[in-house]
Amino acid sequence: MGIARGRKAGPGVETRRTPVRCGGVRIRGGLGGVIEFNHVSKIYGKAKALDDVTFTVAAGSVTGFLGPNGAGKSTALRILVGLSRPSSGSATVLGLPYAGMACPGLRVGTLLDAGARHPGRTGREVLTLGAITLGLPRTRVGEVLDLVGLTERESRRTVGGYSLGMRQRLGIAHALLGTPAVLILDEPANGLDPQGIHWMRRLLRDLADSGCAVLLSSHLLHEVEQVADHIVMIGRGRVLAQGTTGELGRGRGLEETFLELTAHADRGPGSTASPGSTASQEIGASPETGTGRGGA
Ligand SMILES: Nc1ncnc2c1ncn2[C@@H]1O[C@H](COP(=O)(O)OP(=O)(O)OP(=O)(O)O)[C@@H](O)[C@H]1O
Repeated sequence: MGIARGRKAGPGVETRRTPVRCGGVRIRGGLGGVIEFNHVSKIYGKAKALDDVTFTVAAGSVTGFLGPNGAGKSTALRILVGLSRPSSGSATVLGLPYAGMACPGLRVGTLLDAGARHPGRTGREVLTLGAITLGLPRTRVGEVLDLVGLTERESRRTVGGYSLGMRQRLGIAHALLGTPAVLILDEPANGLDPQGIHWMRRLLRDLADSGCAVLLSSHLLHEVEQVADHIVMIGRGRVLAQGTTGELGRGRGLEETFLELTAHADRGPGSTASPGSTASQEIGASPETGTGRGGA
């Protein structure tokens, strides 16, 4: 398994493939997932951003995390990587709270905000700093640049001049520096052109096939449908449904299910299947280099 190297990959350019490796996964206790949300709630003032969210992500799978604007996806991912504390419940990665891991960036790759890089640094500098922080050899920088298809010339440009798609590739390169066993990505396909989306899909599939657990938050339902094994849909902070992509698509596509469930959620409790249920119960299954310290 592998992906194209050395330049932007797309259908016509995937000639040279290099193995995509995934870090070894060792899970400590828990519910059996590499990522585990266990009854997580988050309250801001009087508003509940997350309400009793429970789901797991298994090794060797891509899980699509879907929900409309304001559903709570970013809040959940921020809690998962220790940037925010849950009001109740717990979220763990590889059996531990992210903030409690010794060097999380080596085992957990994150991309939460591709625009968050210093605009005055070159892409290569960003990655070199990341590699040094993680205690990795500088040769790793060239390897991840190859993996994401950023050219040598592009890597020497300052990030302020990057397109959104290039920033996404840089963010993914950064996430992959430590050969992680877990990838947590918030809208990684934003700004990618069709070739970029195709490349991203292939990369995530290859990583999952090599054992990585991938949690992918996205609005691009069609793209998620093509790459994800499992889906978790949330609305108004609650899990509306979860199951395999086939179960939730029900032969008509994820979009229909998504629109139906989120419309019900908007109408409030009692108008739909009870939140948090599995697909089989509710919809008739046919089916950044982390340093890991918590915030507010
Ligand atoms: N720091 C904060 N203070 C107060 N409310 C917040 C804060 N962060 C998020 N929220 C609220 O929590 C809810 C969930 O927001 P969140 O950003 O997690 O949603 P999202 O699903 O990621 O949305 P989008 O798809 O638009 O990015 C929203 O109502 C939002 O206004």
